[in-house]
Amino acid sequence: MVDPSDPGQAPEYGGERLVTAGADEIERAAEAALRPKRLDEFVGQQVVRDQLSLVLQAALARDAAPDHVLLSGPPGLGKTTLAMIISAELGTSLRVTSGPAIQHAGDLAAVLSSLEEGEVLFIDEIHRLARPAEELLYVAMEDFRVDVVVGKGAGASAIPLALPPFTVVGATTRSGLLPAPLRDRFGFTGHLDFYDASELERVILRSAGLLGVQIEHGAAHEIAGRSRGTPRIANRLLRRVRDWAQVRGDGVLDLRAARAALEVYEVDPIGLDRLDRAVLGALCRRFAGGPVGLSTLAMTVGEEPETVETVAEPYLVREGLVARTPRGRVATSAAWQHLGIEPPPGAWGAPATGSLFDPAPSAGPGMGPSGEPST
Ligand SMILES: Nc1ncnc2c1ncn2[C@@H]1O[C@H](COP(=O)(O)OP(=O)(O)OP(=O)(O)O)[C@@H](O)[C@H]1O
Repeated sequence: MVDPSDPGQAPEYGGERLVTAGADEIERAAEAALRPKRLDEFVGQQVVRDQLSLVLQAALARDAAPDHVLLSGPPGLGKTTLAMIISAELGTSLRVTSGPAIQHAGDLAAVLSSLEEGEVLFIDEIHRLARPAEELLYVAMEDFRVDVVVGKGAGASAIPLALPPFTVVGATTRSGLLPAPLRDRFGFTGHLDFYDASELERVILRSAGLLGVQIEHGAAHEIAGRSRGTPRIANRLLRRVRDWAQVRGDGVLDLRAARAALEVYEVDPIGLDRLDRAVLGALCRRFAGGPVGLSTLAMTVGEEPETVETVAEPYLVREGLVARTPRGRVATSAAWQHLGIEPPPGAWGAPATGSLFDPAPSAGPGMGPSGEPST
């Protein structure tokens, strides 16, 4: 099954997509300059930050490697950044690898056996490790040992190789896919959540400072509102607004520049892009709010069903604009409101009586508390 939150598995949509939470190598290079280097520069995620700070301070006080750390959460929220911060706070170096990069257990054995005392080994997308590598990792994490297999077949034997103490920091967008024995070997698990608008504003103001651009609060607020709760997207939109201000404005990032730039890049006030709006528009205008099947919807917008399902739908559902029902996709009242269209009577998101745009609607927006139609 394709994982919608996993950029490694999501299909490409039209090359670069400004509001995707994933990042390619070029993007990651641009991001490097904006990464917070220490825990106190890391914006938001107060709970994880506090807990992690305790883990690290205690380890430093004991002069020992801290427990292994698992960081979970959607792409672009700061897992890699935190791994780098952990090694910086511990004053050790960081070794980086990822689940997909380790094809064989031997690849992992080579990495593990070259670790120095106290080093941090960051394994991105740890849920994508091959099973034999995973099993090797259990032993290494628990007993600081790798069993190096020598020979083949019946004559093969395992020679245990002791490893110096080290800390694994695993990152995953899908902690549910991690086998329990692996999950249990992490002494600390931190789950990163989407950021609220004020946290994203702080991320944007901080990044603008690092980029050396002048930004007004109104612009930071506007960019934050369109960033889908994700610092990576916030930084990316900031860079596009900076371009606009440089080329078409006076270099200052004000509200006018932010709005004009994001209009050029077709990112609307709640962070929807062209594909999101095409899907929402088709659902409301062509299918009267649904229910409509995924393939029909995808065909209408000229995309593969997989692209609609993995690229557009997760955010539309998260924002409560689209709901998935057993009979197909439906537009909620929030979708009609966002598009500024009055739903036809009887449509899924239509109010039981009156208009969706009444200043003081007599009844609710036509949905019960569970999100089901109230009629
Ligand atoms: N809390 C934060 N404060 C400031 N900037 C942040 C924060 N979290 C993330 N960022 C910025 O967002 C960018 C993306 O973060 P990062 O690469 O750590 O995300 P990730 O969760 O590892 O993503 P992926 O799952 O795709 O690897 C970084 O360049 C960093 O500058």
